[in-house]
Amino acid sequence: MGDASIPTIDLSPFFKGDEDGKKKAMEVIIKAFSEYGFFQIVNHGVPLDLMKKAIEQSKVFFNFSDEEKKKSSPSPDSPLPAGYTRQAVQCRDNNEFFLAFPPASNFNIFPQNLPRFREAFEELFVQMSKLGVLLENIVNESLGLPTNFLKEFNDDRNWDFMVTLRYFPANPNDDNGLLEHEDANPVTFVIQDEVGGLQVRKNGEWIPVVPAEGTIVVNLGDIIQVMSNKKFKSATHKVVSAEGRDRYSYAFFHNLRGDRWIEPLPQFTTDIGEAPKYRGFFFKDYQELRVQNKINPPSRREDVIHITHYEIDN
Ligand SMILES: O=C(O)CCC(=O)C(=O)O
Ligand SMILES: [Fe+2]
Repeated sequence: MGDASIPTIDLSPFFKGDEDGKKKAMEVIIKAFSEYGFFQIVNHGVPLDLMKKAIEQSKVFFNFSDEEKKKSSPSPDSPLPAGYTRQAVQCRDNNEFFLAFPPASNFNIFPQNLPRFREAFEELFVQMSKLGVLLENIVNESLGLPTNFLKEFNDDRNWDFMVTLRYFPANPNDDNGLLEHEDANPVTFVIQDEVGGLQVRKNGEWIPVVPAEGTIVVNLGDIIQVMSNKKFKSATHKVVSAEGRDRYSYAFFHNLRGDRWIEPLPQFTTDIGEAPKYRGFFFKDYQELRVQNKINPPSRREDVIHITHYEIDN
């Protein structure tokens, strides 16, 4: 497979304190972060049984009637639509999803009659949240930032959220499950079922992320690309729907408080004599623009807001 696949990283050295193993893993991680922002992890500490149970429960939930699912519709004052959403007709993405913030959040709306779905979702959330802190620390170290710099900058876990999605089968005219995009938040994890369909752009080509039981996909988002002044890349990815089959997945977004000011760090600009490639912005303003993209998709693809909105032409 060589270049036509994304690397799989064994995280066990990070749990065992195996310095030599860590060093080797870091070399692969830094290369992946610098080139396209994507890889898979194994031995990550999230139990396989839990991953399987969460996918099973997601199937149970999405196979409920529309009427039943709509009982978990989001409240209008939720910052992101916590609960069940079917993509708007004008949106080209062929999926439905259920979103929740951390288990204690008042915004969460779980279905009343499905305690096992909630249980699996919340257990997985806790595990993914721990993994988010570990991966952020790995990003911190890979960028050569002072110890705990990102952890202190991003110290509020209440903004993290997780989504479970069902992608409908492709139809004869359209196999788009989720249009190509970059995530805004610092780090994302994806657990996909055996159907596959997730693809990442690497050197201008779409590379399928082949499902392998127990692996978790990791990708970087725009925040890290901006703060590192493009040293690390926000991964461009999409989901292609399968023929004749539904696809189920979970995506966990290790996120950031909305009131954080984002700009290229001095370590990657003034300290090394490089011009900043982005102007600064509040994270919440960028998130709001992205939500508007989803609710009222611009008719022209080029009008969709990406991180390029904040780019400085040097
Ligand atoms: O479902 C997947 O595999 C990916 C989901 C994703 O990229 C997203 O929700 O941002
Ligand atoms: Fe994504």
